[in-house]
Amino acid sequence: MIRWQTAGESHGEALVAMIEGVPAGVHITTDDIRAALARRRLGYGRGARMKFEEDRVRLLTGVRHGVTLGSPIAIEIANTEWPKWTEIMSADPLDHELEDSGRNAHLSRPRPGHADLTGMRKYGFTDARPVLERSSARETASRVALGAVAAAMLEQTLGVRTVAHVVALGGVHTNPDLPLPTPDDVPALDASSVRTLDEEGAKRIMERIDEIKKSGDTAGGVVEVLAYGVPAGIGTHVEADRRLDAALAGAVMGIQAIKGVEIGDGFLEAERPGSAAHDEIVVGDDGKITRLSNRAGGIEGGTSNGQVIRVRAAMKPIPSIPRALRTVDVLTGEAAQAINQRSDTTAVPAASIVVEAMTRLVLAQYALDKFGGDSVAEIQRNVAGYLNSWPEHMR
Ligand SMILES: Cc1cc2nc3c(=O)[nH]c(=O)nc-3n(C[C@H](O)[C@H](O)[C@H](O)COP(=O)(O)O)c2cc1C
Ligand SMILES: C=C(O[C@@H]1CC(C(=O)O)=C[C@@H](OP(=O)(O)O)[C@H]1O)C(=O)O
Repeated sequence: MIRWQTAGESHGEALVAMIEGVPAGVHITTDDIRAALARRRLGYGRGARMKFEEDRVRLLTGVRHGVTLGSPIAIEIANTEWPKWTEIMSADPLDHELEDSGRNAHLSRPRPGHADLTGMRKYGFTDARPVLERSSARETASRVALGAVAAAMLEQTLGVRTVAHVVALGGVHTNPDLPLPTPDDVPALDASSVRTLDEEGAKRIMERIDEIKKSGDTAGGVVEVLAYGVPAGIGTHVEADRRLDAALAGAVMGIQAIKGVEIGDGFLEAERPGSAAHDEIVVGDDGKITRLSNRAGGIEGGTSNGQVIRVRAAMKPIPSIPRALRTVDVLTGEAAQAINQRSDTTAVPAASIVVEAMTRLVLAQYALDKFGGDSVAEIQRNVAGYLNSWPEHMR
């Protein structure tokens, strides 16, 4: 059973991530994790913070000479901006008399759409600082670090590889008729791209981001993650909380600002007649079972069916909006404008990397549940034994 947990504040000294249950023998280095983190920081439309802040990674436990030991893995992601934040972060969060000026300003004007007001009410603060420090998507760096470990395990045990891409941003869609991207052909995410195979679509999206930024606004969008090489049989129909689709949806919905998750054609399926909604089972040229389509996104009955797994997620627009929305100052009870500080115009490309990380983690967790094993070699034997147990035409 693989479990994970993260800790840390957005402007704190460091984020900490732990993962337990990863088998022995997985090759993973600090550089692999660093590369995954670098991808998450990028994408057209990200804000100023991404330019000057650095993620300093340390693999603290569970790995020796670049190979996992089977013991818990702890990762530290230190924040290079910490020295600038020590003063603010040392302020007493329950001190309601905090000076409403300078760098210790009381953040009492909650942003609609962020966790500010719900968190202030729930935890008894009149300052949004102690809430936003943890609700901030800075935390997703921890999950991407853990996702890099899961990716290494998936590739080295099962040959599973994933890819994430942007399919819509700010209401502009990429061309749906293009073939699905594979892990080898999607361009790397950099600061001047949105990560899609559709060059024309990417251009239109970037123009849209410029427009939105110029008008002091922010944007959401839709991302998709594809997992290749997942064998049939991961997850199960027998109990709701062991369904692979339910686990993926829960993990992806748990990402900051994600408001919808689809598996395969998702909501589109609801509009189709049954005869055009499912993936017919036929005998292929090689005499083996195959499908004529993949509308189900690789999961039927809560279980992987051997096709490419497709997970889509809708991200709402960033709630820190330069053209600030109306709110109420919780110190005075009077109408006000929401906290308006620097922010991303959009973080949809970055979110695709986070959705990919969560997909990797869930797939690793459920694959281990299916195949068992404490080492890479043992899992490989178990996988081979399972696949070879099927009649030839079902493989
Ligand atoms: C990668 C990423 C970057 C984000 N950047 C910002 C940002 O710069 N400013 C902001 O207000 N929200 C940002 N968000 C969104 C907030 O974290 C999110 O809206 C907030 O946590 C509330 O979302 P919830 O209602 O889903 O909990 C970002 C989200 C992600 C996934
Ligand atoms: C730091 C990251 O994202 C942050 C997520 C975030 C939010 O409210 O979610 C708000 C912004 O931080 P700040 O308010 O300090 O400018 C983003 O930069 C990151 O992704 O590493």
